[in-house]
Amino acid sequence: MSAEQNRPIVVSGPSGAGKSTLLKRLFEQYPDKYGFSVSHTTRAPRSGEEDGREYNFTTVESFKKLVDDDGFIEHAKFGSNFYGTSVQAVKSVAEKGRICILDIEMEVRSTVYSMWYQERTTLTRTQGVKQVKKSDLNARFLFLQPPSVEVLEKRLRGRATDKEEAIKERLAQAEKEIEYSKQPGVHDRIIVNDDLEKAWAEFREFCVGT
Ligand SMILES: Nc1ncnc2c1ncn2[C@@H]1O[C@H](COP(=O)(O)OP(=O)(O)OP(=O)(O)O)[C@@H](O)[C@H]1O
Repeated sequence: MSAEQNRPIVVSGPSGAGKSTLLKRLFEQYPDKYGFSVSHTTRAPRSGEEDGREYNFTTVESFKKLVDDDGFIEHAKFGSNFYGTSVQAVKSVAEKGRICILDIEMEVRSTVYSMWYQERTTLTRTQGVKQVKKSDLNARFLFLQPPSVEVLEKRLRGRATDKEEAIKERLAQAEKEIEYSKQPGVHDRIIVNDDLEKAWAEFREFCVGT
């Protein structure tokens, strides 16, 4: 398959919408068909990590240059290190014969910096989708929507991975994201994740095409 046929798929949606759940199934059922891009980082490699495998390890100077050259789809700073997804890294996945899945979602990693990250998250997420659209990646866009903010809240609580403050932030963020998704032309498909099996059937159909 040529790179043109392996069009990347951008999966976005609020935290708790079910992206990981559906992507896990996709990767389990089609282990050789999909892939994630290798991110850039300015942090030092840890023992056993290989450049180009876990991360593309880079210097702050090169990282900043790539930012200036519009080479990143999204990037952020966590602690003192920069991280980013480059357009080239996404292309490399297609060149290796796989469809790159872009989960354009940033984890809120710290409650201490939550306000900052929340702002950062909003910025990078919106920019992320726009950056992909602006690039020559020819991606397809899928938005995973929770049935309602109330159901989302129940699921986030049921998942029991987030602190109260983080849940509140995620819900506020979710409302903004759902609003943004309503703009015409932003997404090729919106899937409401109400019944998981129904959502999976639609998700699979969008990704695999059958
Ligand atoms: N259709 C569904 N019905 C009920 N529960 C669901 C459904 N889909 C997902 N869940 C549950 O909702 C929770 C959130 O799902 P998941 O972790 O996949 O969301 P996410 O979008 O990947 O979130 P994040 O962006 O924070 O990683 C999980 O506990 C998951 O098992």
